[in-house]
Amino acid sequence: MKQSTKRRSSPTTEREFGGTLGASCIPVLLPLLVLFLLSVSRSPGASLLQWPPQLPPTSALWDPLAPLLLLGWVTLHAFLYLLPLGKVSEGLVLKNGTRLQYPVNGFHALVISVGLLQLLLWLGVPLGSLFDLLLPLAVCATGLSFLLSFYLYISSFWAPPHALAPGGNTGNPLYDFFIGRELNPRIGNFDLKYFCELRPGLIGWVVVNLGMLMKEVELRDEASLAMLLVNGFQLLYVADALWNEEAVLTTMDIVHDGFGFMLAFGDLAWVPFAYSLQASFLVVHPVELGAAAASAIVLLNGIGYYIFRKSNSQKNVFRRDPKHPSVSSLETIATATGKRLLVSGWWGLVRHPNYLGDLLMALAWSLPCGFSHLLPYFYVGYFTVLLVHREARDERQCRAKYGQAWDAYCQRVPYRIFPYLY
Ligand SMILES: NC(=O)C1=CN([C@@H]2O[C@H](COP(=O)(O)OP(=O)(O)OC[C@H]3O[C@@H](n4cnc5c(N)ncnc54)[C@H](OP(=O)(O)O)[C@@H]3O)[C@@H](O)[C@H]2O)C=CC1
Ligand SMILES: CC(C)=CCC[C@@H](C)[C@H]1CC=C2C3=C(CC[C@@]21C)[C@@]1(C)CC[C@H](O)C(C)(C)[C@@H]1CC3
Repeated sequence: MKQSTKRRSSPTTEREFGGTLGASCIPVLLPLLVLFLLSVSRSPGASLLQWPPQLPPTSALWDPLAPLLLLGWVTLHAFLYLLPLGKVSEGLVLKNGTRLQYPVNGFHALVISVGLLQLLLWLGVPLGSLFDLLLPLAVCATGLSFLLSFYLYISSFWAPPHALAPGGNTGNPLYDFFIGRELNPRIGNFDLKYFCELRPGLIGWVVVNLGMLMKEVELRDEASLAMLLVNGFQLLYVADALWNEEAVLTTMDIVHDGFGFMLAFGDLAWVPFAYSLQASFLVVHPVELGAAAASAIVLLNGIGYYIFRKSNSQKNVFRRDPKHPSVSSLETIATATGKRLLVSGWWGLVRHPNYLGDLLMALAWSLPCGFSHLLPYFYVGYFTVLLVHREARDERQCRAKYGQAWDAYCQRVPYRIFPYLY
């Protein structure tokens, strides 16, 4: 935040994600990792540790149907985004004192998408074929992320200085391309970052999962309990995100981060194809789940979801209206900015109770796949690294914003994510 007034005249020097080296390697390595994980998930051994690694033949990477499906899907969601459904909400105040407006109709888009999928199933469209198209679709989604990121990088040079992101303007083209120069790039009123964060990729993840479930039905005549649990848990997570769509307007990604390759690839390729690994694993590696194990997993997901939702909602309500009856009795500490920090309730348990809930859910999504392979636990490992890193970034930003008040909060609530552990 400190650098925000110096944007173009004096480039920032603070670099994240391994600086220029990270920004040069990650755009090559992450797409390869997605292809690697997808092909391991469908190989009989499903071994992450096999050497040499399991790589897909190039013929498996392309299908002319894939770009058509992908473009059709993104166009459908752009159309749904523009429909005058739901309310319009304002984002936080920008550097120039204005607020942007955002359509809050993501849940409508999910419901319409689910309706369309039901129609396709009723028409006899073999949704299970998505299993065979996963690699070509992931390749096309990666291509689309690169195209979008080039557009974002070039168009950002026409953006006014106040529209640039704090961290993505170092003057180093590789790094800025990766992190993203512009904060809220738009074409007219169409907000590209907000659209990509919640629509084609997130809802696409649900569609990929459903495709895996249908493939399982094709192969074994019925969906397994493990597959139903993975589909149900992840559908709940996506539906929750879209039901609470407005809350995304106050997240780090929308408020602080630029829109560059990292988020574009994360939203369009990483989420739908890496987050659906458990479902694609189960197609080839069926797991028999007993009622007791299934109940314990449902309970774990329920506890994780409860902590995730309650803590996120508590903070959102508090930030929007500190006098709201559900939060007005909570203990807080004042900061020099005029904003207060919660020190009781969920935010008095650990400094990121919402991450704790999210991680418990992540574990519940992997457990239905059993303990025979590491691959279904990839998401838990990746997500722990992502959230620990995110927590550290947020901590830096909060310390810069709130100074001593933040230190007092840290003394009062010493654990970051896991009570008594971390
Ligand atoms: N599935 C996925 O891949 C991912 C999921 N997520 C999830 O997204 C959700 C949002 O996470 P994220 O955007 O990282 O950050 P948070 O929702 O945790 O927001 C952090 C901000 O909350 C405010 N805050 C921190 N402590 C307090 C307090 N004690 N009292 C009041 N306000 C406080 C600060 O902002 P300020 O004071 O300025 O309001 C801080 O910058 C989480 O549930 C996370 O798990 C995140 C990343 C990836
Ligand atoms: C490895 C790589 C390319 C990382 C990029 C990170 C992105 C995948 C994530 C950054 C923040 C995200 C959020 C969600 C999805 C993953 C990304 C884009 C989110 C939309 C998931 C649903 C949640 O309820 C959420 C809305 C809080 C969340 C917001 C952040």
